[in-house]
Amino acid sequence: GEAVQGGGAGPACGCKGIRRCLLCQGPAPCLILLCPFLFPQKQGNFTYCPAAGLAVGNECSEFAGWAFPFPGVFLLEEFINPDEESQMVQLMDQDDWKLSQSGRRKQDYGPKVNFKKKKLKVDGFIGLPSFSQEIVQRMKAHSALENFFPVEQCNLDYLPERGSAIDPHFDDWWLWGERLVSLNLLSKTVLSMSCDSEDSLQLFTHKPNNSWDIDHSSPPRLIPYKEVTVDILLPRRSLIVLYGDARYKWKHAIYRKHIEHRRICVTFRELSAEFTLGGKQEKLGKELLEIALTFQGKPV
Ligand SMILES: O=C(O)CCC(=O)C(=O)O
Ligand SMILES: [Fe+2]
Repeated sequence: GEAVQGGGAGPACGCKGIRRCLLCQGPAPCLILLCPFLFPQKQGNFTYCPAAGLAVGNECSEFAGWAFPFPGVFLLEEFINPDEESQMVQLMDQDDWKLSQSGRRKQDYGPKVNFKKKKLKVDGFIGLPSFSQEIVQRMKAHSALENFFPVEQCNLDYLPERGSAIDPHFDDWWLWGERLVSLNLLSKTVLSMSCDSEDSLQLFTHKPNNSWDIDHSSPPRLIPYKEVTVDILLPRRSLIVLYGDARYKWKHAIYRKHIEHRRICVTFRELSAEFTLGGKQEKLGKELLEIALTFQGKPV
């Protein structure tokens, strides 16, 4: 998945460029902790409501009573049980974790990719790990994951002591297809969605005590996209699929403040159209899939 790591400020740190973790940055100056007015932590002002598919204005914010449709998220709670979770984590911990950016560690099962040069290498990749076979099979029972054939698995390990986080970003769309599927293990967290667009977003009023439905009869309110952050609450052992607008229009991030305990995210990615039926690189895509789905893998 990610670009090749290395460098960093010391042996225990995988950061480079502008990325920072608590190891290379040191503790935050008290001023920042004591002065939220001078240094506001970007606070989500909307929360995603899975039942309604809406982003709903937080009660404590100026957007209370307002909502807007937030398509492209599919969330399943208790996708795996506690025994399966501890077994998976135990197996992951038998392999090495590599230091990555922003205080994360990672294990990657997939082709080596240079996203800037749009080049990939198949050698070294021997498949997704065997413990994922059953999980991937289970995904297919849901219509949102029909014909989902993952060709990459990336495990990311977040710890509060390291200040682990991931900055707002889009996942690559040259190699990776529409659906990003992630399992959230060991602790709950928040996936923070933001959008840099200069456009305006239409908010609608909604009636929380009645139904979650938006009320199209009263006039909408327009606000800049840039002022909006949508929090998607991810329970422990839940599975989330990002597609459509949530994949291509909104960036996703995990902020440091939302890592309260050790957390592991397991992301599965499928191939883009270029690497599937009728695409320019269909042959290479087929080769990758055949390797991935042997489920005999070790981290690359
Ligand atoms: O940790 C997460 O939930 C997000 C990970 C992610 O966005 C990525 O690996 O691209
Ligand atoms: Fe991502």
